[in-house]
Amino acid sequence: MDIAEQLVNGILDTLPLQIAVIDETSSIIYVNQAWRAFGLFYGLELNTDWFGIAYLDICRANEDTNLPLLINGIENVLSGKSGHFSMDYLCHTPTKQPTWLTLNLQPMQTTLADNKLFLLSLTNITHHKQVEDRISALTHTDPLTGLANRRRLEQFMRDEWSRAIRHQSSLSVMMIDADHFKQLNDSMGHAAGDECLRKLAGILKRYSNRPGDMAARYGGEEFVLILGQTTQQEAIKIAERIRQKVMELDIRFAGHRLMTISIGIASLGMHQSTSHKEQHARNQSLNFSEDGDLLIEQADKALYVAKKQGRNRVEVYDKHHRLTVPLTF
Ligand SMILES: Nc1nc2c(ncn2[C@@H]2O[C@H](COP(=O)(O)OP(=O)(O)OP(=O)(O)O)[C@@H](O)[C@H]2O)c(=O)[nH]1
Repeated sequence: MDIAEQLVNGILDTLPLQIAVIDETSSIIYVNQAWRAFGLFYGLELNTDWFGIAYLDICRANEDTNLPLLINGIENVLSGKSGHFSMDYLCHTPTKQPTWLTLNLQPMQTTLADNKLFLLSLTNITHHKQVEDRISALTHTDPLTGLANRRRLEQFMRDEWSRAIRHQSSLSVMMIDADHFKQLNDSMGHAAGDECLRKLAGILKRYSNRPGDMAARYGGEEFVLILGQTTQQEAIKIAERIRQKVMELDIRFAGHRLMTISIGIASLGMHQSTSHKEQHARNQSLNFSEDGDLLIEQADKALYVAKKQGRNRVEVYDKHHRLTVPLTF
């Protein structure tokens, strides 16, 4: 080995990047030290003979990499259909925390062999993904209460709405607003007001545990609870329990007034007289479209009614309210 060769080998083995060179049949003809080291996590020896092993076979044998997108991407580069392939994927080694890798594959500029050669590299991007996840969590979380913020809620609502339509399942939305909160702030101070909002959020969190549920801060002292696969009747029971729990906090302000909440409910598939299927057919024919915001608007109207009718109560959006209460927005 001459000095230049030793130097190149030294560089390749020092790089933290996992590097392999493969031919047109995906057979491995070279791996660097980082590649060998990663093999350790799969129980492979450092001196495993990688030469001649087909990389595509490795990919197909592992459920993390047996992905049509990844396999096709590699095949397209090897067959010359595309000049480059790159993809991020999550890798679960048996002994290590889940690791995010970026796979890069491209033809090499070399005259070393008769065969075409390809440079394959795997870069560990777990740290970047974790930072991305943290940023994403921050942009979707209300800092005061830790609940989802309005942006996250709207996204979730659209998903749950279309899921409910697709599966013909029920879906309920609650709009929750603290009563006389201005007065509470004025008498207890803004910091104490914040603490009350956190306590209220804590209660809402306890009632939104299932995957189709979400508690969110809609703004100010207003919260929304989305309850997947929950009928109007079930939602009313839950709302009543939440209302009771808030009273049990026994937060008093302005001398004697108990902190309470008002709740408006709107549900998809709300009429008991018709079958589930009929309800959904009607919901769709009413041109509710894909817009789950409608349910939030209806819950808000029901909340308005609850406020009008004296607060500390649960009201449901239905025809009755539309007929009897003049709503002005
Ligand atoms: N402490 C605190 N107060 C807030 C926050 N966001 C909004 N508020 C207060 O909540 C109060 C809401 O007042 P209003 O909209 O008049 O409603 P209300 O006094 O609760 O009256 P009703 O809803 O009709 O029962 C305002 O005084 C806001 O300043 C917050 O993050 N922290």
